[in-house]
Amino acid sequence: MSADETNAQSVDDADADIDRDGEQILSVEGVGKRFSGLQALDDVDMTVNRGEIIGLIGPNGAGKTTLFNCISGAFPPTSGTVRLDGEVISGLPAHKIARAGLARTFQITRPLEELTVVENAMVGAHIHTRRRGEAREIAMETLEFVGLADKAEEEAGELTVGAQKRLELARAVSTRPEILLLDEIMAGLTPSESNQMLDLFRQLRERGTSLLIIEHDMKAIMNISDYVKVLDQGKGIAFGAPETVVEDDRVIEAYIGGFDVDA
Ligand SMILES: Nc1ncnc2c1ncn2[C@@H]1O[C@H](COP(=O)(O)OP(=O)(O)OP(=O)(O)O)[C@@H](O)[C@H]1O
Repeated sequence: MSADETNAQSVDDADADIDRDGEQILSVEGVGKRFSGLQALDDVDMTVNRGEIIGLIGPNGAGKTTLFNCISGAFPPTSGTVRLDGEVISGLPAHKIARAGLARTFQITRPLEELTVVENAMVGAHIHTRRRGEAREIAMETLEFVGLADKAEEEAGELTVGAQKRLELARAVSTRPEILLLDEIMAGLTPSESNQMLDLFRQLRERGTSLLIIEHDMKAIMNISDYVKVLDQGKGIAFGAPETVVEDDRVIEAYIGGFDVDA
């Protein structure tokens, strides 16, 4: 067996010698995505178990957001399968995947600026109910949770960056997901806002929600994640506990110079 084959096996989560708790909620099996000439994802495997917080990291252009897009139904993978709670979801439209229990946030927050904060959160809640009163109730609960209840009637476009990020989280949480995919939701936050966000992640996990998090803030991701999956140039190159992954030669090489988790 070549060194490459050995590495490929060691990064497959299913083969990784790790005793993980909980049943599988999300499974990504051999997922590939091709954009005309570019293989953005190549045979990626990964799993998330119920109640886990998994960090998804990798250098710029590694394919992290593309993987989120394939999982959440923004577009279908070119190859491979994604399962949610055992059911195949790859190829389904985004709204069906959301209704099945998977929510995501976007790297660039996009609140409906002309709507109020609570109306934005209601967009998420409407996935389960057509009744305005019920949707409003779910939305208000979520705004309480993220600390935006006092801004419920303000226009979403007037919020600070930190508050917009919390509204983005609230919109996703209002769908009452089993698993939540967070795409750089901490970018642009102050250190104290980041800590508040990490606290919300922990509370979500306590409620039983699983989290898959893309984040460039290494200190935060290493602090919050049970396990970390590393992508580089569209391929999975490592999976393991944060302290193991930061010492993995292939990961250090991908990041050239390694991590600054103390920054
Ligand atoms: N819709 C698209 N059409 C064509 N190419 C795309 C598309 N989306 C992503 N790509 C390309 O796929 C590759 C992976 O991009 P992706 O955004 O998934 O990386 P990333 O790991 O999320 O990067 P970053 O950390 O910079 O956000 C890049 O080369 C990107 O240019």
